[in-house]
Amino acid sequence: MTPPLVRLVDDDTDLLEATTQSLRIAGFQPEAFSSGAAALQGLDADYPGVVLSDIRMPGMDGFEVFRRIRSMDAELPVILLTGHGDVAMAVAAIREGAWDFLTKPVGLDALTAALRRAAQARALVLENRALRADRQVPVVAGQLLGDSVAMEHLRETVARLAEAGVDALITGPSGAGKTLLARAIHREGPRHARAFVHVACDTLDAARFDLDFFGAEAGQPGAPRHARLVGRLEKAHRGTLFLDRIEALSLPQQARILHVIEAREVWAAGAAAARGLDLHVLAASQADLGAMVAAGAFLPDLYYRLSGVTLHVPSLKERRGDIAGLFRHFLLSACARLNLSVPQITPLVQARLATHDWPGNARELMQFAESVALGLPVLGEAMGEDAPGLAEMMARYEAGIIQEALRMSGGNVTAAMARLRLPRKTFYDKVNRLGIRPEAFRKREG
Ligand SMILES: Nc1ncnc2c1ncn2[C@@H]1O[C@H](COP(=O)(O)OP(=O)(O)OP(=O)(O)O)[C@@H](O)[C@H]1O
Repeated sequence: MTPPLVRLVDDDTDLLEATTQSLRIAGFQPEAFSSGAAALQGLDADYPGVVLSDIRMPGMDGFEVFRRIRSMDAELPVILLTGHGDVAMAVAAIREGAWDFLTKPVGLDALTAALRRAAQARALVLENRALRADRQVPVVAGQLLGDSVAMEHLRETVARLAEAGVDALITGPSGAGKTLLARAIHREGPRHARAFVHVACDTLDAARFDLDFFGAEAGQPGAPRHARLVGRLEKAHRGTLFLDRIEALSLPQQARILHVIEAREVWAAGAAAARGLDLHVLAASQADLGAMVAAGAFLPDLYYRLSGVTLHVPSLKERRGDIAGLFRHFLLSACARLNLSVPQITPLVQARLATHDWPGNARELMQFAESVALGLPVLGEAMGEDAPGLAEMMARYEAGIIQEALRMSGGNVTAAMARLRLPRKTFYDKVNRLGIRPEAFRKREG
């Protein structure tokens, strides 16, 4: 990915130089300007970056820089740097639409975190505009999106696991992204050019299990008369075998699979010699396999063989912070695929996003995004049978908005209060009542 552009504006040239260097090291492309007028030159509504400006400067101050940028492109993020005396001015700027403000001296972690969030938002705005202008722009496919701590951790693990080629078990509820995770592990590892064989264990035909997995020589029962029937294991040779919904295998089937995994050898039915198999085995389960082992429904040896490395994909309800971003991604993908222009997000859609628990997880969210793309009515959905009462809906909606503000400000309470235009006491009353912990939004930097 190209490093995000940051236009830096500060009349203190020493500070400007120091910040430029630090940002370059932190993976940004800084462009330094010692005055507002100079920074505005060449800046247009297509600028693929963000602006970081000091407030107090001779001539044009940061506030004015922000205003001029806003009149050119209200969606270009401007972050203001303030001294202690200028906080009131910065708060006023946020009310007028500035992206964020940071009080000097700013730690590098806080600065890069704020810039990264703003750059991501900017990229999304430009992607969205490009989609509207030219519906052919491809939307990133197959990527594990979401900036919750859980997703960040999973992305890091994918890279390590892909490299190591260790077998793993992926757990999590339906539609949470287990298959996507397995594909990502395959794609990022050395086997990416080989097959990824997806076996939906809940749809296997018990009677044809052996043929299906182990294949058959020509002329044998079940095999075509003149050709060998290639089993799935052989197809997965040197690639990845993904056993999806492994909890659906019967005990005898589990025993067969265990044997293959342990021996990494396959016996084509009737073949004289065993052939060595090179397989990376990944399995996914919605059920608690440990509990199934305890109940005698799952072979302990297979469980221990697979669960040495276990990755858990939490439900969307447990990572609500991912909902808005995933929804935007699904909406853009649906619009590109269906050749539709991107619709405005109505308050009703926002209410649904903020209040629904998404038991079908990412899959359900994707279907919802598709209906929004198609302009289907949302009201029925928002008021569906599972909808809570009005008071609860309002509380969840309120919580969703406060959480979004905290997420945008990286847990900076003052900035979140300014964005929401709430006095401190009201903000804290609400946060306490709704059980929100602002510190949970202060992300670790990596
Ligand atoms: N983090 C994510 N980023 C982008 N797309 C996602 C993400 N998580 C899930 N999806 C998409 O949501 C859909 C459902 O995900 P997936 O099929 O991986 O779920 P699953 O956990 O394997 O479900 P099941 O257990 O029902 O098979 C897929 O189209 C997938 O691409």
